[in-house]
Amino acid sequence: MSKVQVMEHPLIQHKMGFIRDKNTPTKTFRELVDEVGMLMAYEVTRDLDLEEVEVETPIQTTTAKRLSGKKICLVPILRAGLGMQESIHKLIPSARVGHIGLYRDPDTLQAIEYYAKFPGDIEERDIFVIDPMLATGASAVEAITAIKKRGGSKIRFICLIAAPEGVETLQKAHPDVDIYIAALDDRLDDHSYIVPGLGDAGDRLFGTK
Ligand SMILES: O=P(O)(O)OC[C@H]1O[C@H](OP(=O)(O)OP(=O)(O)O)[C@H](O)[C@@H]1O
Ligand SMILES: O=c1cc[nH]c(=O)[nH]1
Ligand SMILES: [Mg+2]
Repeated sequence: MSKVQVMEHPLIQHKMGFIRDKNTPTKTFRELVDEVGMLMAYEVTRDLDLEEVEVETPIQTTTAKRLSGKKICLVPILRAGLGMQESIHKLIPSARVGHIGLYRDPDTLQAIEYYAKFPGDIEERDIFVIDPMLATGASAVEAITAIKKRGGSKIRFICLIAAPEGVETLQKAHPDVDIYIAALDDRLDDHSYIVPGLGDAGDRLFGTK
């Protein structure tokens, strides 16, 4: 069964309070989601391999460490995943980026795919799937299934807020995918929104609604 890691770091938890607040304006919401994305990336990449390299400082030659050429692919789930992707990409600038567009049908709650584009060598890469919300889990399951169909296999899922129902569904469908979250919430409401949650992440990021 996959690992579920809730990030308890005080900076993340502090920012999550403002992200949840319905009075936080769109600009600030976007900045905070971006910042938490970066803080989460720090933790998600903790186990990346390093190799030793020789470096000449202005004083003498020394041994330093460098990421050992690990190939990474970020896959934000459109739209809301874009809100966390940029800051993670800043930390890992050599990563390639795939995109999958999904929307949740409000009646059936099924995830409907409307776009997909991945790097050709996705099967060689460590893949970070990014979406702020894991509610029923349908979107995450669909996105990861689409990636696996193209040969992707080493996959992690990063989100801000998860409902227990979504975690269970994702773990059942993809037991090999570790899940990193900033907060595990209580439940889903009658419309399958996360409670207490933050509302609709896409609408709050992009000022739609
Ligand atoms: O776990 P689920 O029940 O599938 O719900 C989660 C999905 O819902 C939201 O996307 P939405 O459909 O609102 O699309 P958007 O990002 O374009 O707003 C969110 O960003 C997830 O992708
Ligand atoms: O609470 C939720 C559930 C799905 N999508 C969102 O943006 N928020
Ligand atoms: Mg939305």
